Amino acid sequence: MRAPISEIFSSVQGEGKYVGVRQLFIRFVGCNLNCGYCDTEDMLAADKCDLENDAILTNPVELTEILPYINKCLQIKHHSISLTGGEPLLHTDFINELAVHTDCPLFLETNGTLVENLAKVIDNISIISMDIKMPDAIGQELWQQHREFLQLAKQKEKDIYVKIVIARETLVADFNKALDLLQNIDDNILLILQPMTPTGGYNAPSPEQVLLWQEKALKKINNVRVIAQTHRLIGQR
Ligand SMILES: C[S@@+](CC[C@H](N)C(=O)[O-])C[C@H]1O[C@@H](n2cnc3c(N)ncnc32)[C@H](O)[C@@H]1O
Ligand SMILES: Nc1nc2[nH]cc(C(=O)O)c2c(=O)[nH]1
Ligand code: SF4
Ligand SMILES: [Mg+2]
Repeated sequence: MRAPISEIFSSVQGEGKYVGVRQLFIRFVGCNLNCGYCDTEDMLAADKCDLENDAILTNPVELTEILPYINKCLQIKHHSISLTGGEPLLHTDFINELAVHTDCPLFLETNGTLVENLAKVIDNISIISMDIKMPDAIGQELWQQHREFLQLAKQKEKDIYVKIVIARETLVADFNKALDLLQNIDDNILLILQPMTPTGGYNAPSPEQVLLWQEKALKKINNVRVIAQTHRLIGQR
């Protein structure tokens, strides 16, 4: 079973509900979206897989090539394996095969758009971190895909939380649409407001915007936290 992977590394989860836990990150190559602010856009087409100090493999890598490295890393107690990218749900067969070869819980970091692919792997996924994408950052509206994605995760009673990356440029009308979407699904879902790390012409939200938008969100969603990308602050990948 093969898949294109740009890097595998052990680090501290820097975002969202599980910030601070130790995770083994598997970053898949390729994405079905093109977020203007993507901080991994340089790895979306990587032809090599970086196993930190152990090896540089050529993509697509065979699962059996990387299992020894994964198992070596997991000799240190890890909370979970973070499947990220790129968009990990483009590689469902590989994810299901990986699940056969590890007892470590699988954590899905996803753009929340590929609901048919989620259905193929969801029984092997323990935790879902799902982005709701703001249309100005991706040039399209994905509300229906996000709605179906959330509905499937709720139906399967998965541990799921939602992240919205907010920039100075994010439109309040889009933010309100995201809040309405979430409120109609579950007003108790955990919503993370993730301030944009400036890149690609996008700016961090102003301090006032962060507080005002959290207050706005708290009028519709009961659990709203503001958490920046903390791994950058501690020099972690
Ligand atoms: C690189 S993406 C990969 C997983 C999946 N494709 C997604 O977008 O959720 C992982 C997380 O990083 C966030 N992210 C990417 N670039 C960012 C930036 N410049 N500032 C803040 N968060 C960013 C995404 O919004 C997403 O929550
Ligand atoms: N430390 C660390 N935490 C993360 N949380 C989500 C990440 C991602 O790129 O998916 C990420 C990442 O790239 N590094
Ligand atoms: S969906 Fe995720 S990986 Fe794809 S472009 Fe957006 S932030 Fe980057
Ligand atoms: Mg990252």
